[in-house]
Amino acid sequence: MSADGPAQATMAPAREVVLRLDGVAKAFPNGVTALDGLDMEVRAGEFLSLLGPSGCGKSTALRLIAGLSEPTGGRIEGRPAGGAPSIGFVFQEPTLMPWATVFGNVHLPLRLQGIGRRQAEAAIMEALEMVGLGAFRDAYPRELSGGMKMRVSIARALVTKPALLLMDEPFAALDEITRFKLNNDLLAVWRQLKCTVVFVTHSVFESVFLSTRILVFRARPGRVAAEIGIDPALPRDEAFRTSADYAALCRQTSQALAAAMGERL
Ligand SMILES: Nc1ncnc2c1ncn2[C@@H]1O[C@H](COP(=O)(O)OP(=O)(O)OP(=O)(O)O)[C@@H](O)[C@H]1O
Repeated sequence: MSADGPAQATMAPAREVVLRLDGVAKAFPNGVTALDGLDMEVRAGEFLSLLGPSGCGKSTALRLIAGLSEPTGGRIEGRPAGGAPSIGFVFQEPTLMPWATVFGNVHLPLRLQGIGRRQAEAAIMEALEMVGLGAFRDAYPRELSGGMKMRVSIARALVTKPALLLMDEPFAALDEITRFKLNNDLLAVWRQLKCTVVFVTHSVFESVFLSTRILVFRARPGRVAAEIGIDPALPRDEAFRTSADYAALCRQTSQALAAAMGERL
């Protein structure tokens, strides 16, 4: 920590912009304007979190980035053509096929590209090893814990080696211990694959632990209210979770979130 303040001020070095949202709006047919005037960039190799209260449009923004939905205003530049396989998407629920094994579930994105089991095996096993489930290839989802199911869901998103990994509150339903473990393992995967991650969460603590940059959203209409850079050089280990740097960054982020919600802390 520097003498004149916590690690908060350290901004990540400039990285190439891979995706840009410019004045993006999304109004639904029922009259709800989820987003309006959303300006944001995604930079190569960063771990970017979208943080905000429930209903502020984080998931809507992620679906627009994924190409699962189209904006009703503004422009999005840099969306990978054709969506999958260059994008991996992890939803809040693991959404596994109950009738298929772990291997079969992770095979799915490659099967949709016409790649058979034998040809896909090395990639599937590599993805399973990355999330620590190599030994569970023949298990069925009903035999797995909640954390293991989410690991399978992450392996399925990684099996195509996407340049961009989009995650919509993937750990929200898990207990805290499992969540911490998956946070650690996700960072290891991110470092190994050197991919770009956009991660939706409403947890200040999770966003500070994981991210190199946080965009704080405000609601009605959803847009970016604040940006917080986190020094990528900070060690993201258990010691970091209890460090003064982490506490200071969490306080700064909480204050930005409260301000975005029109409250004072
Ligand atoms: N398909 C839809 N049709 C109509 N309204 C929608 C639709 N999807 C989202 N909304 C509305 O848009 C707003 C933003 O929703 P969104 O799910 O993007 O927020 P969020 O920040 O991700 O919230 P949460 O953290 O609760 O998931 C909400 O008011 C929601 O009800």
